[in-house]
Amino acid sequence: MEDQRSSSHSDGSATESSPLFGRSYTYWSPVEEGVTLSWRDLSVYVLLKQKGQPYKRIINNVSGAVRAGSLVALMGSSGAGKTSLMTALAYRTADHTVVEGDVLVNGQPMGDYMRDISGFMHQVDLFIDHLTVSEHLHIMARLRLDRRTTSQERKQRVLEIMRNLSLLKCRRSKISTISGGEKKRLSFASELLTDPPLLFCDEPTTGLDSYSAQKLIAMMNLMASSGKTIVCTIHQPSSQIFKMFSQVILLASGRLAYMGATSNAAEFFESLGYRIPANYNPADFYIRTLAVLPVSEDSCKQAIKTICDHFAVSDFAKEIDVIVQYEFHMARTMQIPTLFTKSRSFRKGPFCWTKLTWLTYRYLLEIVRKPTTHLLRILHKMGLAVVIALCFVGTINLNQGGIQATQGILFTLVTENTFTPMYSVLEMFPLDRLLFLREYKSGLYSPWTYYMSKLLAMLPGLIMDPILFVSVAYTIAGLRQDLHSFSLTLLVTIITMNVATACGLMFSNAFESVPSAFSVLVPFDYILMITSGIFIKLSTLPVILSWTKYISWLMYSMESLSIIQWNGVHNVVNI
Ligand SMILES: Nc1ncnc2c1ncn2[C@@H]1O[C@H](COP(=O)(O)OP(=O)(O)OP(=O)(O)O)[C@@H](O)[C@H]1O
Repeated sequence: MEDQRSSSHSDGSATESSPLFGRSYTYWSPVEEGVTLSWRDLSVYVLLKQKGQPYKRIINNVSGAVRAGSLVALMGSSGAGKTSLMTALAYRTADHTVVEGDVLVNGQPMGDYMRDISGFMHQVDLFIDHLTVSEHLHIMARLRLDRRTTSQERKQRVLEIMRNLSLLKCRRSKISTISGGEKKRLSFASELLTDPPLLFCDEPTTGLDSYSAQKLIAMMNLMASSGKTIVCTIHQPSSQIFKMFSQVILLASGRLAYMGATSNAAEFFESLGYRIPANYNPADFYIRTLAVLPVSEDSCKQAIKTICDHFAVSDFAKEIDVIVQYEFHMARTMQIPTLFTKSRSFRKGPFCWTKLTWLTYRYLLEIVRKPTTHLLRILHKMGLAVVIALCFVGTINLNQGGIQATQGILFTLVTENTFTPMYSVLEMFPLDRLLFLREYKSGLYSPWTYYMSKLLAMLPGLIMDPILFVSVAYTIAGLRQDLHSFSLTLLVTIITMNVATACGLMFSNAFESVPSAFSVLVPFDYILMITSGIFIKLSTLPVILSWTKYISWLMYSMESLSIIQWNGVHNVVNI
């Protein structure tokens, strides 16, 4: 008979498998063998900027384990610490949060590799609404899947996921038009693209009707039965949904009130005198029992303490403790460095230029899909150019008045291609911020790739806009009518607009909100205006401020445009 404790791998190395899980401990392979997550003495603190209380503990010394193939409900009343525990287990802790304690993935200390082997479905769905369901998934597949995946495999994977999650019928619909349930499934689908063995879902049923919620959890149940480990925080599941979870973790005030098989929870609570009334939803009962009611805060806290203390010494806790002890024991005795080296090689992310291309495509689609905005902007631009230029008709002459008029229209060409684009991109990053941070933290792309793709997607507009404005204003106002001067003027204004937009993006990135960006940008604009050369002779600037002209592109642009218009002119009539 074959020895259950040993097997051999394709590389010929002998492996030792766990008597508890039948899993290898010398070859770390969560993708092939599923994930057992174990944690010991885990505490989560949030850093507070308060004197006397620099931090607050929100998860209090919790230990536990979740086996491969489990669908786990993480429950508790609001503020119990569900999200904090789940993000800590998922290696996606929020800013200003510190995690203390150990978390193991199949006996391996948790690390950056978690991004490769796990998916995280957020409670709030964030998408680029102008994309269709199919476009979103195809782009996500390009950004997420292994670079060795062939185009055929990628298409097949997207199709299969859309079919499994019933998204085929809305695949050509824009995300802005699909239902809440479809959005949830789309969010889930995005996480499933890489087929991760470990999934975290933060309140996946929130906002869904009972039928859609049941359908989604049933789908998760099916996936868990095929070996995935799925952990969900969940609020008020119906009895039918609750039954589908194989395991439940009940949290109260950051402590463990129960952890174990869903079917055994009633027995534990009954042993403490909390019997579920007939026809009562067990999930509601547990959450109610563990809630701190404002009318009886002290007695609720005392009851919660009693439940948590009893659980800590219960047989249910010991059952979990055996798994935790075993995992940590194996982690200590196995050759971690070898395991770690092997774990590194299982995924190769897309090349950065692939990401740049597909992100640029995504933002281009977003820009192109706003046709009214574009049409309105073009009409506005042309209208403005006509009105401004009409003011200068007949004034561009070789006399003193003509000098003033020429410099005036040049200043208009430069400022219109500076301030409008600079302010119009100011809210771009604050609007994109949440989606960017989420995708960046999940390792989808770097800030550099994001910034470059945004710029590249905006580039056609950044060229077309000045061409439209300058062509109309230049011609009507009657500036130098030769192709060479006209082309050079176009070139200078295109460069001006690109520099101004890049500067606006810099301010947009540097500040969290538009008002705070404004507070710095407005004084900066005055420096730009003063150093344009139209209000003051630049050589007369005080020494302490004379350097400012060198950071002012208005100065460079005005100088260039003036040279283009005045080059070769030696005399003007003094009238
Ligand atoms: N950045 C923070 N600063 C201060 N307190 C925080 C911070 N983040 C979380 N908390 C507190 O920690 C506790 C646990 O928060 P957490 O979001 O994990 O709870 P939850 O069980 O997921 O709640 P809910 O079900 O309402 O989403 C709450 O009391 C919350 O107010």
